[in-house]
Amino acid sequence: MSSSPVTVLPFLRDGDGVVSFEDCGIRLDFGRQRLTMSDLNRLISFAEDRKLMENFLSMMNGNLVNRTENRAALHTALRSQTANAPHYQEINQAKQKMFLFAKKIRSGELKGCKGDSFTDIINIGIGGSEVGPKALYHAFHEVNPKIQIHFLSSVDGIIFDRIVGTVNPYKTLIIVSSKSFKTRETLVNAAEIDKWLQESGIKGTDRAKHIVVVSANPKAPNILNLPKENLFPMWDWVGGRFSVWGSVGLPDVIALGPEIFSEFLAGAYDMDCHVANSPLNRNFAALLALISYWNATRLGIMLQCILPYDERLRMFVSC
Ligand SMILES: O=P(O)(O)OC[C@H]1O[C@](O)(CO)[C@@H](O)[C@@H]1O
Repeated sequence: MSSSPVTVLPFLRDGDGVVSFEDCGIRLDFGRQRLTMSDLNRLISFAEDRKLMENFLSMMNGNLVNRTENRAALHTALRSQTANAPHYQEINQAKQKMFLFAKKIRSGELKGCKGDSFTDIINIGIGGSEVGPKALYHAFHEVNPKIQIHFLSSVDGIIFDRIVGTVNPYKTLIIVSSKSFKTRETLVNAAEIDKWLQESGIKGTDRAKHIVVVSANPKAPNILNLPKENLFPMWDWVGGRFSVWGSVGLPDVIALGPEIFSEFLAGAYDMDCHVANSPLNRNFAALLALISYWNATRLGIMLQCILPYDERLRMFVSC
């Protein structure tokens, strides 16, 4: 099929058939896409031939779908609400540890080394170890949050100066988040922040009250000279960009509270169930993926514009 100028193609809604539907409290309207119902049906047959749903379910079951790294891609297990999900026990254990820690910080039971309650968190991390928790915080934080999160990823020193210039080290918790614990920017920033803490008098065992690590690397606490209890685990079977659903979400669990984080997980689980159980012609993820494929390969439209309708979703586009 040759590509035609976009303006002469019909809208899907100009023909017969369903072009919008609702599920999970969301309405998808794809009627303004430039294709016909018979094009859409051919796309759906194409997806069936390629076993799209079988492959999606295989991913959810923990099979090795990331062939380049020979790994599973199990972010769906992090938000699953059933005990049948792969790795349920270790995921649940990590979540309980995170929730308990957050509750103790929020209630003031866990304090800094001089007896202060925590008012600030500095999240040190980059890429997937920053973008998810930042988007979530931006979407949900109150006008005057009791605990504020500051995100430190770049190493040019400007953001570092701005953050440490406004927080009190005795009331600040540092979360160093890195799946590999080998990322240069993160390790440089962690060393600089540690220096700042030590210059403020937070030394020796007091450091362990102010720094925790999130990592898939079991050596992470040791690398920063912290006790192993200060590690919140993640796993190599979750991609960095999707790690906010697990321990990378720790700053949000503390600042927003476990209840909001639990709702965030439950909402994602609802959507996972929708995608796993809906036929392709009523399936949000499959339809959006197929239409995007059509636009790129048949219409030559290589760009996709995502316009969040609410300022709180602004960061969603960077995820
Ligand atoms: O969490 P890490 O291992 O520090 O990696 C940070 C980011 O760097 C990358 O490896 C490359 O940008 C991302 O995949 C990842 O999210």
